[in-house]
Amino acid sequence: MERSAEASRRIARISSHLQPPSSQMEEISLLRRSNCRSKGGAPGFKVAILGAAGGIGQPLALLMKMNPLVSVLHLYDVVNTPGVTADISHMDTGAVVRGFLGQPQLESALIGMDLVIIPAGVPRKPGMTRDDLFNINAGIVRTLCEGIAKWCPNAIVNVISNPVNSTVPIAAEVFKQAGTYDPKHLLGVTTLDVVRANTFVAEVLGINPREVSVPVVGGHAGVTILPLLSQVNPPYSFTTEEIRYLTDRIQNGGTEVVEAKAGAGSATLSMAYAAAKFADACLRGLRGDAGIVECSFVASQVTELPFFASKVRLGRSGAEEIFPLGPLNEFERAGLEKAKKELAGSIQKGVSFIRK
Ligand SMILES: NC(=O)C1=CN([C@@H]2O[C@H](COP(=O)(O)OP(=O)(O)OC[C@H]3O[C@@H](n4cnc5c(N)ncnc54)[C@H](O)[C@@H]3O)[C@@H](O)[C@H]2O)C=CC1
Ligand SMILES: O=C([O-])CC(=O)C(=O)O
Repeated sequence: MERSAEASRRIARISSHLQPPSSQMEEISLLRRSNCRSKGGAPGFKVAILGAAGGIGQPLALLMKMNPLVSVLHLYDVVNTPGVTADISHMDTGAVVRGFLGQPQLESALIGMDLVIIPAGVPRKPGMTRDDLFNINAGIVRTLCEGIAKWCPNAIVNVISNPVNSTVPIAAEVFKQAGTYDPKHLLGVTTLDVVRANTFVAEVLGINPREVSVPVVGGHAGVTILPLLSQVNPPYSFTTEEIRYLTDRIQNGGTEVVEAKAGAGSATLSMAYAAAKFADACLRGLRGDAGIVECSFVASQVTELPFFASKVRLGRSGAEEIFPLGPLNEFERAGLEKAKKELAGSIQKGVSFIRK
């Protein structure tokens, strides 16, 4: 008890930077830092990762520290951020890294952020669906979004925590209640589905995955993950057998990893890669780069559902344009009907969680 109170005081004193291992070290490092000539404040964007000490959070922090568009990187979690922050902060790239531990430091973690990425929450174990995570992760996402609404209401928000099909509607409802909702700022991260689709399609075709782009629409769970193989760029044709194999593998890519990890969690490394890719696209959009298009689960009028993943053009104000689905073949039209049925329930579950 005594020790944890002292630890909290120490963390509070140095909340603007990382936590050294002992109080003596702290004095020395603060003294040394006070002599540093660094002014900080290089041009670039301020990015916070909430859940930064987790399986996704740590490699994502590493990748964001390597991103030249990032000037300040805030790492927030309810455990272990001092160590992760100390570690990442030694990388000789431009971003200044600061760690924040626990709810009392959420405000400092969020103030001034341009982009907030949320991988906080529990992952699946074998035999579970993403929806089985709802009971724990819904509350986590709600609390973090309440903080975003208060302390960085204009930030772009990337939601990774599952079930994405429900956590994005939860975030939207929290922002609506706070009066800060801007649908263009709220993006569910479905990039891993696209990354997997590119990889598996390239494997079947015997080409480099970097040379193919597969749109994946719908949502981020089972049948709601709908790859549009008829719209692969550049165009390729597939046999019926290939289409069935690829659709099944893309829809169950997450489960493939969960089973291979056998109780040790779900995709973390490929997810961090995908999240970093998506965050980079958001930052390039914020910078004003033209023609940035990614798939994302957003508020949408592409179907009759209030949220849907499809191709989105990212710009200075976030998701600036949402593209229609384009022509679908019969197999994809049938898949779309299945996806919409499941998505409707997951969206409603998220909305009801906040409105109840
Ligand atoms: N959107 C997508 O494509 C994917 C989503 N996910 C989801 O991402 C989430 C995280 O996965 P992992 O990193 O593997 O889990 P993990 O358990 O390794 O890490 C989660 C981190 O969240 C932290 N956390 C818990 N409550 C928190 C709170 N209230 N505030 C801040 N941090 C909190 C934990 O302390 C932990 O460090 C899971 O829900 C998982 O299902 C995973 C892979 C792909
Ligand atoms: O499958 C899971 O639970 C994690 C996830 O969302 C994915 O890997 O696509």
